[in-house]
Amino acid sequence: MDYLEFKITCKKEFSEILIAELAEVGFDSFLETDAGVEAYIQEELFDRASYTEVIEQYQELAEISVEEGKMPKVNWNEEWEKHYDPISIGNEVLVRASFHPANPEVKYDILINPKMSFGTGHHATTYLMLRHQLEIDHMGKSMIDIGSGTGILAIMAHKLGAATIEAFDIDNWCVENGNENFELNGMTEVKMGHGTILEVNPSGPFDIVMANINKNVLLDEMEVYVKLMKPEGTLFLSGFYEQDVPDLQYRGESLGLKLGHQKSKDNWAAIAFTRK
Ligand SMILES: C[S@@+](CC[C@H](N)C(=O)[O-])C[C@H]1O[C@@H](n2cnc3c(N)ncnc32)[C@H](O)[C@@H]1O
Repeated sequence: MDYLEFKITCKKEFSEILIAELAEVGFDSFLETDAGVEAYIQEELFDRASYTEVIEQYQELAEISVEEGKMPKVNWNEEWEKHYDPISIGNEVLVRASFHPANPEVKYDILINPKMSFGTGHHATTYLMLRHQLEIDHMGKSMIDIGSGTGILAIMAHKLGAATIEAFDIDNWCVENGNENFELNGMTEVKMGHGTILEVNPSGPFDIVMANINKNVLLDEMEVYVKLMKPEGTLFLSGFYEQDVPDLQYRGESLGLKLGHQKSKDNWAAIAFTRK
């Protein structure tokens, strides 16, 4: 699968919003750089009209300039050694690549070799979902990670003692990378699936349902997620801004859910739902 690469130079404060807008039009991998954002999209998913609409909307305000290219064959480890620092979540979690040294003091050591996949803990939404996970009991529970990216949330569930874990993503790169990351973290019994929730058709029900995708996909698919929740289960959602929480809350309530704990970082939100 070939990827197109867009090296976007912009004012620093616009990086996050451009990532969110480009994710809505099919871009699936991003690297925040000192100059702005590097954004990647599968060649066959690229729609120039919707991409141009996003760029034009922010061009003047964000002082955008773009250098387009095709994804060269790169050594991802080398790339990530340049750009990817380990991330700590409190004193408990360290998310690192295998080329970073381990810290024996840390309770949960998560190994992620991210390649092209989203989910290293650097993005606020991943960070917030991990924070939610640290606050709930996973021991012996069942968990599903919808739109797994690197597989980081499924790996966190495994480290926290979840007994059964399902994970899947629509992107082949993520599936390949997620399975590598599962092996790195000793999760040999879990294989990442490929497709949307309707294609994968997980059987469930699950104690913990997690989806960090984007507002539109979540609104479309939430009804299916709710069917996968055990009566006492919890649904965690992220991939949207704080100002979008009321829309998700409204949809959740129409499906018999009540909004629970909410976390925010850099204007992004991650929310928890239980049944009313
Ligand atoms: C924001 S990333 C989250 C990755 C990871 N779960 C995390 O928390 O860091 C969203 C992921 O969802 C995948 N995705 C997008 N739409 C999807 C859909 N309808 N079903 C499943 N996965 C989807 C993307 O390929 C991407 O890997």
